[in-house]
Amino acid sequence: MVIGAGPTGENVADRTVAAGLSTVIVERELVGGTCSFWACIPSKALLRPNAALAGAREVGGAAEAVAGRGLDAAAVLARRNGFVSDWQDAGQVEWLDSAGIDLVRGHGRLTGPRQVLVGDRELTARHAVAVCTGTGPLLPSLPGIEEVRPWTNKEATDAQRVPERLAIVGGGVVGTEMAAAWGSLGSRVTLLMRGERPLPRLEPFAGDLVARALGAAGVDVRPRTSVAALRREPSGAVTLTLEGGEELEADEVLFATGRAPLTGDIGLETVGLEPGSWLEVDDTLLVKGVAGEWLYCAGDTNHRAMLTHQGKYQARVAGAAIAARAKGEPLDTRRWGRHAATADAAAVPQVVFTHPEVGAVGLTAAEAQRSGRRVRVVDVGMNAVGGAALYADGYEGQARMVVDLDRGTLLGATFAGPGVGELLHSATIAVAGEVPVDRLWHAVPSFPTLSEVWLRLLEAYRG
Ligand SMILES: Cc1cc2nc3c(=O)[nH]c(=O)nc-3n(C[C@H](O)[C@H](O)[C@H](O)COP(=O)(O)OP(=O)(O)OC[C@H]3O[C@@H](n4cnc5c(N)ncnc54)[C@H](O)[C@@H]3O)c2cc1C
Ligand SMILES: NC(=O)c1ccc[n+]([C@@H]2O[C@H](COP(=O)([O-])OP(=O)(O)OC[C@H]3O[C@@H](n4cnc5c(N)ncnc54)[C@H](O)[C@@H]3O)[C@@H](O)[C@H]2O)c1
Repeated sequence: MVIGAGPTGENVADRTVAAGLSTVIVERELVGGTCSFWACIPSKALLRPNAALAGAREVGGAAEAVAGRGLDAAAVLARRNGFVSDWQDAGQVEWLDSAGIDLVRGHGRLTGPRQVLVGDRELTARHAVAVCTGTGPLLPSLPGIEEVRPWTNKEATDAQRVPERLAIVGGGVVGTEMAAAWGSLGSRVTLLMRGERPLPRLEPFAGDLVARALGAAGVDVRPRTSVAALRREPSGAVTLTLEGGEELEADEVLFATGRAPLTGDIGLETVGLEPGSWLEVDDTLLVKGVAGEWLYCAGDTNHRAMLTHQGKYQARVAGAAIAARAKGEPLDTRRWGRHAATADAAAVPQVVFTHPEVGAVGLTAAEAQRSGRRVRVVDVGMNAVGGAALYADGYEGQARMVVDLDRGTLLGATFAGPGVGELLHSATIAVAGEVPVDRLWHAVPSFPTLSEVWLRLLEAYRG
């Protein structure tokens, strides 16, 4: 039994059904989850048109053809509406049917071991329950925040109108991507962040490059800025009082200040767990502290790596583990084994879909150094790559690899620049495959692609 039909829950169900177990999925809102309707898909649909247009502006010949033209905001919003099927989940329900997964609509709540209550239906799982309930927005407790009814990821991805002025609080991935998206659609965006730069979890050069590009595109990027209070004016505008006293007026304010697990009302107390907590799991995705090997948690709710592809990876591992335990088969829980989500700790990839993009996998230089390993950090400018000049006039970007000197393998890599998102998987393979740097020399990138940045990195490493 799976609670929550986001991408993670859908994939747990898909794997257990494929293994021959009967599976029920419980969903209280839309099948497809936050990702499909109020996160990844609509946000990427809002961002892609700008990347396409900005890409054309950077190539002589194409630039002249689009000179002086901006995006057609109404068309972008309409295309976004199409990607979310106007917030209808019939297509996803059809997929559940075709896969042989039973759907129960409603709010699922544990009532004891293997017991889930949905409305007045008490369901009993034969083998396992997987909690895949995802997260909701985490808002700071600031004076006036409720009264202003701020945008969260929901409004930032489903709004049908472009606000004239949009203030965004939080310089993480949501805040940064939404600044790029709504700025490109015509909002005057102010991006407020407490730290030095956006994207603080990534390599500093990535956040700096994106901040410069946002600034050049007209976004007012304000580092080291915190909000102290908010109020909604009779005119409908929102006034933000910043720490230090300055006031900032906007038509809407988006809080992109992180996520909280949706575990407050799922009956965790009935199985000895703390309501509202992130669920700690082992590498087979079994929840720690619950006896009997029946409660699993995959996706955002276990806080291992809050990304759709990583939730789906965990789902594949959890589904295989559930099926193996149900059949009494042995599990392969060794590092990189079939029943161990090893990549969660070693090789989590992420693409930030701003223009320029950022692609990162594994450890940053700072994280690797903090881990106590002997590492070498290698940096090259993307402009050292012939293909970059062909890709965009005046191409700006940077790449970094972090090498484990004792093992001779990569711990992490980061690329920042237009079009680098599709380059990331090569690095993910190198990190997850623990490919020796000496062997990477024999993985020859095609000329003249952006991937030739690998050659420049390896040359810089060998000297
Ligand atoms: C604006 C934004 C953009 C993002 N962009 C990307 C991106 O480009 N790439 C990426 O990899 N990640 C992205 N993410 C992160 C991504 O959305 C999450 O990692 C992903 O949604 C997690 O999937 P999930 O299945 O664990 O949870 P969710 O997608 O949140 O799904 C959980 C489901 O459980 C349901 N549910 C909750 N409680 C119950 C209950 N008690 N009973 C029944 N059903 C319940 C919910 O209604 C929901 O449908 C983005 C996040 C945001 C906010
Ligand atoms: N392209 C992608 O892969 C993508 C896109 C969007 C979101 N996501 C994922 O979704 C998750 C949520 O993203 P997010 O950006 O909401 O969370 P986040 O935790 O990445 O960023 C939140 C930011 O808000 C800041 N913050 C917190 N409280 C604040 C306050 N009171 N005032 C000002 N700043 C404050 C934090 O310091 C942090 O930098 C992340 O795990 C992210 O990786 C992924």
